[in-house]
Amino acid sequence: MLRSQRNARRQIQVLIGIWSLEVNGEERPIAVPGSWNEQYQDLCYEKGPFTYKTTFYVPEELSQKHIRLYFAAVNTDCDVFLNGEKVGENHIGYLPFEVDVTGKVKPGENELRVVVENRLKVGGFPSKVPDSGTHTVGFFGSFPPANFDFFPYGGIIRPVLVEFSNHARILDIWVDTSESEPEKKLGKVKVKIEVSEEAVGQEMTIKLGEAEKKVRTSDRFVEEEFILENARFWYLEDPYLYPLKVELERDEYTLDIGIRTISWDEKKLYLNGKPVFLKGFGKHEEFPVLGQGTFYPLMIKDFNLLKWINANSFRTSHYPYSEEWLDLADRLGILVIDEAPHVGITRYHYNPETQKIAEDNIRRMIDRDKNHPSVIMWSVANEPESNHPDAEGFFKALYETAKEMDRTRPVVMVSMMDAPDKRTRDVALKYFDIVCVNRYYGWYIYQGRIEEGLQALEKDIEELYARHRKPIFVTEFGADAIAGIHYDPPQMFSEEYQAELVEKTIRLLLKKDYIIGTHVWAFADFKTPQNVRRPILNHKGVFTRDRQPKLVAHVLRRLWSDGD
Ligand SMILES: O=C(O)[C@H]1O[C@@H](Oc2ccc([N+](=O)[O-])cc2)[C@H](O)[C@@H](O)[C@@H]1O
Repeated sequence: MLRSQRNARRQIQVLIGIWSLEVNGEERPIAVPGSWNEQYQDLCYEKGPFTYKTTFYVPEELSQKHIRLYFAAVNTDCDVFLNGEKVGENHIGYLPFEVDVTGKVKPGENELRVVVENRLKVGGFPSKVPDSGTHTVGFFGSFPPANFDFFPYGGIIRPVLVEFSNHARILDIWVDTSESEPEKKLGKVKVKIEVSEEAVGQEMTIKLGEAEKKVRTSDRFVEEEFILENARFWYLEDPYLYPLKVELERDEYTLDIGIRTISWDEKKLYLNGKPVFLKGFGKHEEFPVLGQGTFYPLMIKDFNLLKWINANSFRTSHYPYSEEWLDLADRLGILVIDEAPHVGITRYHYNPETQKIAEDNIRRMIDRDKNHPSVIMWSVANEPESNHPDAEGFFKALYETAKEMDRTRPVVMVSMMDAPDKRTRDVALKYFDIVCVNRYYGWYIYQGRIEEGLQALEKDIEELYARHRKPIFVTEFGADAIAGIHYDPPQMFSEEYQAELVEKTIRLLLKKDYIIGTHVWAFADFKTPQNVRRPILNHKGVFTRDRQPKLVAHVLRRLWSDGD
């Protein structure tokens, strides 16, 4: 599926603004995109179902077009009604879905209603803490009982679009540059295009930069390859994008693509054949009042801060972010580890039905993000209960699902397991291309003892490498610091403690030649469910929730300025 695009052949209406929300039979205004939890205090902990309502207007000449509704994301379960008729439903947050409403849209006024429910589910998504507890002990007893460490926001969190195109149209585009040869500046760009039945037999033009190919479609798929001598590759220092434009007789679609290769061996990750070390963060897409609503100024600010601090990457923990994050990463030269909305997976997920849902989520994430040069890795889950015997088959299947979709990028699972204590032995990590682990030495264990924590970390990491013989990516480590709290000698929760722990951990890990990256948890403070560990926010941010630097931000900026 291609996302809706405004161009010379396609029109879109963007249904953002003030909708109405029906709560217990009463209507109130509600902003879309956004989460209801922060717009109304009395809805902070409500799960719905609530009915969102808006109207849109369609001129006569557009009403006969191919028309689809594109929901960039709704959290979480929803039913979609157009003029009173149910036209679609969706059951996972953070991923787009389309509803084909061709022939169902009236000239003039149309009413769109979306019934949204955001219920935590044991063994489902979003994951609820099981009554018997969970592998992530920290979440037991939290309110709301989310089996993860961020606030479970509900609502239409991303834009809703109505797209009008011709019936003979482009349905999907796949771009593969993995066989390019960067050292020879030889770009090999394979392009596969899917068109609708109505477009079969039409002439198609494919333009890549200055190059152009004309073909006649003989079935629904077209495959072509562009060979570019002296190609300008997509590098972090020069994230060059080529416009790829596909034209049919009465449809067109443009993608900005980057020519680059990703590879890996036993010790390193390579971008265009050169080793790359990942410096950056796990983060969240959330903000005061907005909840998890798409908010463009925040994206610009965050990219500006990533550049300021000399980071080169981030992980979309713990769900795919709004698509514009990836557009910006492509354009600005920031690498992205794209994570499925699979956080808080427990033994209650390990059954065929849930596995099928998870596989589908992974397919949908890869389908959405496959053409972004910035995306260099797929993460199938964060901190699942992967020391449980049933995790093995479940995650092996998720790995294979991702690989069937995309052989060009490494596929990983982020584990909190496989530490020296045998009870944490991970049964699934062995299937993945790169060993990704979250480690909190000097925080949850060895509290207040940075040096002892570092020794334990070193032993842990050496054992991990000896067992797996694969590159290791430390995807999380860090400490809470409440902005403005200072203490000498450094105490937990002071800015000094966070700065010292983060700096010493990075310096230690830099000495191991099989470590491919260190991502600090987290980019900025963020809101969590209520529990004794969290004074309203998780305070592990390097920046405050409103994006001001803590002491550690200045330390990282210097540490990361060496260009490696
Ligand atoms: O805790 C954190 O700050 C972060 O760490 C990770 O979750 C943990 C929770 C509890 C424990 N523990 O009790 O040992 C270890 C890890 C998560 O990936 C992340 O979402 C969370 O915000």
